[in-house]
Amino acid sequence: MEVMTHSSSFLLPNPSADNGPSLTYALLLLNRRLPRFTPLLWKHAQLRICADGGANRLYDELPLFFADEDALAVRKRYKPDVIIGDMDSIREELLGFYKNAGTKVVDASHDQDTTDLHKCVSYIQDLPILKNQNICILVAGALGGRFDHEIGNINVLCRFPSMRIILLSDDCLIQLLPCGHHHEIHIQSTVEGPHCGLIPIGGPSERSTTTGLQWNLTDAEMRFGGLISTSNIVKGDIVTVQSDADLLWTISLRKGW
Ligand SMILES: Nc1ncnc2c1ncn2[C@@H]1O[C@H](COP(=O)(O)OP(=O)(O)OP(=O)(O)O)[C@@H](O)[C@H]1O
Ligand SMILES: Cc1ncc(C[n+]2csc(CCO)c2C)c(N)n1
Repeated sequence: MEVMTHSSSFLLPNPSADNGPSLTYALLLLNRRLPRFTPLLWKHAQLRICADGGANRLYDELPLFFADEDALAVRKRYKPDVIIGDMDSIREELLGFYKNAGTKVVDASHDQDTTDLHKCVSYIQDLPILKNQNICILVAGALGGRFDHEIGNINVLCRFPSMRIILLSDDCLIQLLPCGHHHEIHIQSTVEGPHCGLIPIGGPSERSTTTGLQWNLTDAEMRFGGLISTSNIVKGDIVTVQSDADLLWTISLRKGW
């Protein structure tokens, strides 16, 4: 079975120093408080997109990371490549501000059946320039607040199982481990852990096997309404996961780095 490796090296000052897969990062900003490491993710990303009201967050909150700088200068430096959504949350004047700064705006207000995050991921998936790149989408501000939004964001992981998408908040990250691979997760212990979980989100798993955890699974059955792994603890530098079903992997992010 093919090995798929994962690493949160995008949370390090120099992700390429890690021996993980060579990835091109896209950063998506949602309409939630920006995580404290947003400027770092911005630096690592080749493509930066705001999902609708995510542009309000960028405009209002990014200057707060650079308190001793002029807010307008910061806003001009941190302009998104694209704003996508149904445009019911972005403030009118910000649409003008970012359009003037050269940001592309994709108004998808005709689609009231998919979320703004879904629209952003579809857009990235269809970009011809990224077709042969190993893309990893970092989604900032994906958790906390409205539960329908949170679960909608997790549902996007399940709707695009072949894409690398990582949901991030200040406290944790969540990604999908698609079945059909042997997963090797390289733990960046300076920034993440030790608490972690494995959740069979789309349907039951008849067999899941892990190494590198305090409570490992050996051909274990997991299902919602039965066993799921929460409050587990990372023990090694590498966690391996094999399962006959898609699983969510979540790990806590450390404070104070
Ligand atoms: N409280 C929240 N928790 C988690 N994610 C959120 C929250 N609020 C917004 N988002 C994310 O940010 C995206 C943009 O949000 P925005 O407020 O601009 O639009 P919305 O009209 O509320 O959402 P949508 O149009 O997607 O239903 C949403 O698609 C969602 O992914
Ligand atoms: C069963 C069902 N429930 C809710 C919505 C509404 N909806 C879903 S995503 C979205 C946001 C568009 O940006 C809206 C309004 C729907 N269409 N179908």
